[in-house]
Amino acid sequence: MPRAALDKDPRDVAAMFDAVAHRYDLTNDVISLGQDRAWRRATLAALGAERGETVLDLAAGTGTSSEPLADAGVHVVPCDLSTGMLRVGRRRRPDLPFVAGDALHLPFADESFDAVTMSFGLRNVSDVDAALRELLRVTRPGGRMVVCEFSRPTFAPFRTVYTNYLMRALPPVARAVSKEPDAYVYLAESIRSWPDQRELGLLVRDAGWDKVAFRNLSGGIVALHRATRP
Ligand SMILES: C[S@@+](CC[C@H](N)C(=O)[O-])C[C@H]1O[C@@H](n2cnc3c(N)ncnc32)[C@H](O)[C@@H]1O
Repeated sequence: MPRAALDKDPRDVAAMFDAVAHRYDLTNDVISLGQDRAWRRATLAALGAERGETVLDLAAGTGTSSEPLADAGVHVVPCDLSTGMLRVGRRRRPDLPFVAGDALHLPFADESFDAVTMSFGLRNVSDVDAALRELLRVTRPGGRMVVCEFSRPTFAPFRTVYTNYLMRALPPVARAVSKEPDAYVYLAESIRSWPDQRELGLLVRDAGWDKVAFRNLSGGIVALHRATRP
């Protein structure tokens, strides 16, 4: 089974998501214990998108992160690198305009979107700064960005348990519900090597975004970073 390494070569990342696409949503629900739905609601609220606005959902996968926006009357454009994820998405939500594209070279003109968002995608790109700058380029001045990503639990004893949960429980659970358990070993490794809330906030600011702020969800298992294009 293809699995990406921590250099996050886009071909390996795409092949890994192609392989898990058909069971991606089910596995997600199981390993997040259903928390993912609350994270999606919080992302929608943080983005503050209004009916009729145009929003890019980058690394949209099967479109699960795009659905709350579409259902709120927002014109959402789901974009992803993996043809397998896009195929499942188009079948699930034929009403959504799925676009194939790489976060590092977005197939959109400058200032095309009122807001941009990325859920559980930024951690998978090989050049985080370049992706944040591409997101900035396609956002109109004054437009917003929300990044939803795994982060660092704030309560130290819980952080220890969580790290052990990730290291020990995730691969066996994934083996039970997924035919592609190596993808979930990558998930655990990529979360452990990801910057914490403050560090990611600095990366967002250094890429040119303004008014950068973050908020923790589920005690910091996930964080939402919000920013505005100057
Ligand atoms: C964990 S899934 C998240 C999917 C969806 N946003 C969600 O919340 O369920 C990560 C997605 O990032 C996509 N991805 C990884 N690297 C990418 C890149 N360079 N450009 C665009 N999409 C990418 C993968 O193909 C995959 O569909």
